[in-house]
Amino acid sequence: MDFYKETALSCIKEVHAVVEKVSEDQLHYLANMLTTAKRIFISGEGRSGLMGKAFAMRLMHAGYHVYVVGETVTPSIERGDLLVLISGSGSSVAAYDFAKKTREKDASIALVTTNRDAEIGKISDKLLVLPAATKYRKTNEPDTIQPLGNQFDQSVHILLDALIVYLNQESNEKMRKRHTNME
Ligand SMILES: O=C([C@H](O)CO)[C@H](O)[C@H](O)COP(=O)(O)O
Repeated sequence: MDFYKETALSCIKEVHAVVEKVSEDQLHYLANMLTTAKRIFISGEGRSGLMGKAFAMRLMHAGYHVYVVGETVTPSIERGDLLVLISGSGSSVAAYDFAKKTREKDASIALVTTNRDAEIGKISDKLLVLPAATKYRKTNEPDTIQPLGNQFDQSVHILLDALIVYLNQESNEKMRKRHTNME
């Protein structure tokens, strides 16, 4: 088989290994938080943020009231809202600050991370823990052929897409109509 295809299939196997180990209870809990939140705020730095934006877009298509933290049109977070923080390491400084602010405002926090001992986790309502490699290559992280946090990013993307399949009640047509008509 070609080298590139072989490599892609190895990446898929790496994601499979992570997804297999994720707690179904944690996924259910996060799904419940998403459906009961007044509004959903999504945040993450770098590639974690890109995975978050992809998730936010599908939530919007599915009819959820969702914002991406840091966008100019994103309002202040309030009681009843949910902040979904995506951080592979669980140690991004901005993520901690956003979590603290969210706590002060009495809104809920769900942290998606590899690090169950993260400081942010201690002030979060719920964690979704993915046993994936991050850019830090900690001793408890799995081996990966990929650079930095790719394995985490890809696993987050697939798991959040799977949540959309579960949470979405809309037809493809209705979702497509919500999709931007300015492209
Ligand atoms: O962009 C990223 C980097 O390329 C590692 O894959 C990370 O997503 C970014 O550095 C944020 O880190 P985490 O908060 O640990 O996800």
